[in-house]
Amino acid sequence: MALTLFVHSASDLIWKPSWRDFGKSPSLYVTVHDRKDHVFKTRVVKANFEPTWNESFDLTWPPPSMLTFRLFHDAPGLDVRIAEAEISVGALEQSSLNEDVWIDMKAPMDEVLGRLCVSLRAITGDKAVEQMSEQASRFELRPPVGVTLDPVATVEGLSSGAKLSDALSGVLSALENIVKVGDELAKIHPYANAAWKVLTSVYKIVQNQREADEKVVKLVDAMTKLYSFAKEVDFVVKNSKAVEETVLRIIMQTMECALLIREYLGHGFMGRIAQTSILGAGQRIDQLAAELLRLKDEFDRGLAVQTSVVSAQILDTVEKLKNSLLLSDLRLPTHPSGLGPSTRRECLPGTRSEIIEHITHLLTTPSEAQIVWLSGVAGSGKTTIATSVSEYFRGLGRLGTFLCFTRNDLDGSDPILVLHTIAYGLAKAHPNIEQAICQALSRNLLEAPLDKQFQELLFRPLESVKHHLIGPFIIVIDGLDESAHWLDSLGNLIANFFTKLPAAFRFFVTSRPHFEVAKVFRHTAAVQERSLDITTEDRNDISLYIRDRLTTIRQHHGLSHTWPEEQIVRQLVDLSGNLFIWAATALDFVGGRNSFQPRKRLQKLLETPFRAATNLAQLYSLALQCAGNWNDSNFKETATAVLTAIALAKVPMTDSTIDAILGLDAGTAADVLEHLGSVVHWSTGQRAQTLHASFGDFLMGPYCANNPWSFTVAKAAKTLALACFAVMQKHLRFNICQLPDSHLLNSEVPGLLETMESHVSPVLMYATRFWGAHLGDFELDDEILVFLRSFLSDKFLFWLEVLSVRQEMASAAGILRLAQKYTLVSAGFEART
Ligand SMILES: Nc1ncnc2c1ncn2[C@@H]1O[C@H](COP(=O)(O)OP(=O)(O)OP(=O)(O)O)[C@@H](O)[C@H]1O
Repeated sequence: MALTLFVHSASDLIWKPSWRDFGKSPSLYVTVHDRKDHVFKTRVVKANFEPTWNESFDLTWPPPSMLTFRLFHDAPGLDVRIAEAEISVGALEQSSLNEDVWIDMKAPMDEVLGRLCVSLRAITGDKAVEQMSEQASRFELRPPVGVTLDPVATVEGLSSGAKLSDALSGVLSALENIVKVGDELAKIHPYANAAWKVLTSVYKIVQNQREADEKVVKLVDAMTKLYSFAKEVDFVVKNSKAVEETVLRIIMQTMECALLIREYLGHGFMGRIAQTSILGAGQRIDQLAAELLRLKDEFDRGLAVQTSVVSAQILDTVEKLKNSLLLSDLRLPTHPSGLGPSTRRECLPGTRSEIIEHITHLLTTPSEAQIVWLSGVAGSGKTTIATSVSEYFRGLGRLGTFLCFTRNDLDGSDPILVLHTIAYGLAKAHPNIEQAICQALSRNLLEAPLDKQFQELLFRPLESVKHHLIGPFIIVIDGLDESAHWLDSLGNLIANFFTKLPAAFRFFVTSRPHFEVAKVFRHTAAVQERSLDITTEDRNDISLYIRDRLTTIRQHHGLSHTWPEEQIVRQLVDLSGNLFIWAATALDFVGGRNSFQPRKRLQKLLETPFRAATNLAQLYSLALQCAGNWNDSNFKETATAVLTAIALAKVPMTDSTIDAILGLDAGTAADVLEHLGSVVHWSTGQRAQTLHASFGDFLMGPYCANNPWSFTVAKAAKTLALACFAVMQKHLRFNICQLPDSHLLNSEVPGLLETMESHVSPVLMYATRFWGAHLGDFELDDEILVFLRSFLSDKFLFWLEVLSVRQEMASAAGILRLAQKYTLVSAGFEART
């Protein structure tokens, strides 16, 4: 915004008799002075006591702080100054922008001799820009702060009172600017305001007192130079705390200077005294001037650093933003709570040192074998080792990504997701990789087939940067066997595609010695296998682990340091047979969250006639038996239902969700879960999940005399399936007969189906599988028949198909097609919607 000043007219003039010597009637004109003494002069209006000029001129930019109006009588051969008025532009701007203002014109003795009508108009848009830049170039203003500094006014060779007052007005104008942005600069504002007031008084004194000491001139000159930052002060200060501090000190110093000048000029607290009598005034002024110049230097340097940091940061931020937008297109796993890598624990310090060292050595040593595969039976400790290996490489900044597969979260092992997660992790691991992958992402590849995506998203980008990287970068994949139906394509992706990547990218894969995995990995030159053989591994690790857990239990329960005896510790080590999950479950049973009597529990454990070491099924049975009174039919029914819900839920559920799904009274599931601490991980209000996958295996394992629980659970699964089906219909408010409600179809159904699928579908699948497989073993009693009939009803088939082909039928049309197929709606239905 630029400003134009209008001088309109004068009135109420007192025409003194002495002036008549210069003419009978006045010939009047007005001069307007800004801080640079750029004078604007109106034309002369003759013989008129109420002259009207209506003339305007553009103020210099940046606008001056004060304007002086002088009324002259144009006498022959002589111009007589009649009266003068002064007003600050800020005051004019605030109180009367675009409005006429009357100001009193006074004689030197403060006598009012008339009134002058002026106004200030704002110019905006192109004209303002033009005017400002024209004036800026006229006064050699540099570009705005943020790039370089912009001096408000550099007054060269200050030598006279007039110029001194100009210089002071420059400082004032700058201070005014700071005062104006006061709200933004809450800390600075009060000081700036005070300094401005003192300086205003100094300015007035200087105006009246024409001659000025050279020292004051020098000081004011230093102040003027210093205030070059003030126009953009809010920008500068808002962007840096350090600069804010400097500005604050500058302002305090200004106050100091203003006070001194005022004193020096004889208008301070000391009253009218000789300048020379101010003790050491000259020296003090020199000091202040030097300090001001130092502050200016500090400010400039601070700003220079700040400016370059800001620009570098802005560039960096823009780049990062761009990249993170591109990377956000990647499909990453949304781990259901409790299933992500962050929930995994590392090995107890001191355990597994040899194997971790061996694996990290293999992964950091260049070799043909790009993949290290660790195989081992369930619960032997693979995930824990994988977590430690990941953390080791994360610490070195060399972890590409850590993928954990679990059978409860099959989506997480979708090969596309795996590919994307690796691309994302590697991009985050190194800026060059990020750049290369983001370039690929800008080519819109994400709908392309898997092999093409591998080629474009990983292979090419990594190839393109391989010479700029010092390897290795490690990708850890835990639980490959848990990827179920993705196993084939994932195995193929890892063994045949990932091995084509540059040698710096190494893979650490763990799995049970699953046949499908072995088929792909064994006999592949790119794979080095290391198996965790619990029968031959040395027992130090498990012994250390058992002792550590026992110490914790002892401390927690305040037991004697002799508990348990060494021989019992050894017995536990033997019983564990090197199987960590056995040791972990046994010690949870003895001293976990729900055990109040570790001594008794330990005794019970040791009394159990384990048929073989590592017999997990027996251990799980023991843990369940001790969880409550199974002879109480109420407890038995609810506990089985709750266990089944936990074992089968795709997404871990809270106790209240379990209550809702099973139609139990609020708090029932929590009561049961309180007793299942050694096999289920749960705390009030949290999601419940089996402590280890092997407990799920146990519950859903083949029915046999050794494991009566699996039959109990299967029976409960059947009930659960029916309960879920009912809940599904009730909660989803989805009555097939109401399909015409297209709003419901379009907006609610896809989301609801998702909820339903995540909680219910595994239950249905399991119940179907189990009862299908055991049909021959059981009499088709009424209950089972009812159950099967419900499974075979059109509605059920519809739901089953809806669940299994959810991807394809995300649209209302898809559901309709299915509904028609099962004759749940008539063929003409589609036309009606
Ligand atoms: N070195 C160790 N230090 C501390 N705890 C361990 C260690 N190894 C295993 N555990 C504990 O033993 C249990 C089983 O370990 P883990 O889950 O790593 O086995 P796994 O071989 O991955 O089993 P699965 O094949 O079923 O996934 C976990 O509770 C884990 O916390």
